[in-house]
Amino acid sequence: MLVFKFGGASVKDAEGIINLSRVVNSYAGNELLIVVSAMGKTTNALEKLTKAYVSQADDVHEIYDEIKAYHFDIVAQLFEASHPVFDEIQNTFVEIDWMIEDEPHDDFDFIYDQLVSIGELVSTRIVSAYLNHTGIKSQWLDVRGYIHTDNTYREGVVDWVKTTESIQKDIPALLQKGVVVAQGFLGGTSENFTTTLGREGSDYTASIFAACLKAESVTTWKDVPGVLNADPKLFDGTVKFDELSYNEAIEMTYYGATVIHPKTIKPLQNANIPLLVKPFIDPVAPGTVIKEDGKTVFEKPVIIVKQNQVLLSISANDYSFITEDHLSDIFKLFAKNQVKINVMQTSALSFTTCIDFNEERFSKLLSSLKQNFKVKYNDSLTLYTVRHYREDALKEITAGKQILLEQLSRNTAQMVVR
Ligand SMILES: Nc1ncnc2c1ncn2[C@@H]1O[C@H](COP(=O)(O)OP(=O)(O)O)[C@@H](O)[C@H]1O
Ligand SMILES: N[C@@H](CC(=O)OP(=O)(O)O)C(=O)O
Repeated sequence: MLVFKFGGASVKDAEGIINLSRVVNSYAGNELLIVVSAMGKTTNALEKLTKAYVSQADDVHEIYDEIKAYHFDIVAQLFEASHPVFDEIQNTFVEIDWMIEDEPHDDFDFIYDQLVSIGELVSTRIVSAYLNHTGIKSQWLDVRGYIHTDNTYREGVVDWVKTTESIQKDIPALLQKGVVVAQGFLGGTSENFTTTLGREGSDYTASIFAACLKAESVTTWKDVPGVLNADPKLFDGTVKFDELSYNEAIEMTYYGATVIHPKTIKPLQNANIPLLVKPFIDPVAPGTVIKEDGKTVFEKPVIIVKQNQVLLSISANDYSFITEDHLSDIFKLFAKNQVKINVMQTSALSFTTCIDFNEERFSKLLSSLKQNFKVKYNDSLTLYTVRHYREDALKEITAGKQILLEQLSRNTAQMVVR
């Protein structure tokens, strides 16, 4: 069986959904499970809605109406007005109506997951209905009953034993009946609340299904020809890799290459399932194959850019040396506040680290650090990670920029710049 993943960009409009059905149709005869993300930038819009609702801002209904109008406009282009999908979408949105009528709950991350998940619940309803409409038998799956997580909202931790059991129990029979359409990014807790797996987590969903079902391969359909040496939105003259090893792909995603979610590769590597990254506008193009023995000649270095970075410098209140005890306390606070360290460096008197800026987590981290340490920070910075680097490439990337922190190892250079 095959697993396909269609991201937001591939289903951003009616044309995208028509294209998806063409791609799926060209694989007729295969057992197929497709994982679909929220359409276009819907997750960003739902994030905005969540923030507006929690802060009880005036524009809550305005934001919500825009989200609904965007979806209904696409549905109207795909189906005649009497089609039952209109009611299905309306009923899915009703969950938001109920939530935003009430006073916000204290736990932001919990509210976030209950609201933001509607993006995938709606997109999969539309895709599944459209496949059926065009004669491709499909069934809509509520993934929350299959991908079981703990209750770490916004970063659900998958219970692999329970998930494998549920998926293996029901999905093989469903695959016999037609294409299974599942939401990416979502999970469910044992109390039946919705969780999300971390932003851009639909790739990970595809890899969970593939690992549990021992799929032949996973294909993730993108708006790029495959994995390139850098983001083509930021760099000219990028080159595509025909093959990559799992390890190289893990390194790239670990450092922040957004083309694949970082958690995606490991389950596939463990089960030896290849990951194909292919362009949805040209389904027969070879794309990139990520597999154990993927071979690559790095004619150009791999460049990964992370924006919106914060460089924190942490020192002891009494100007004493930064000891292992201090470091242990500092790491515990990072772990507790779910803040990932992108780069770190220690000197006699301070520990310096570069992290992603996430408003809520950063302010919690800062206040907990400040109880025992002195903290200084710079924000709005950019982190460049360059793998298989050459000196000339580093000079070119940092030309005209102020380097605040630099770290070079044999294969990887990292620079935090302003
Ligand atoms: N090394 C890279 N190779 C290809 N695309 C990259 C790379 N790094 C970043 N990207 C970006 O990833 C985007 C595709 O991933 P993403 O937006 O997550 O797709 P989707 O949401 O449709 O699954 C591309 O449009 C490109 O801008
Ligand atoms: N919709 C979610 C999950 C996801 O993976 O989306 P995409 O496949 O469009 O990156 C997000 O935007 O985070």
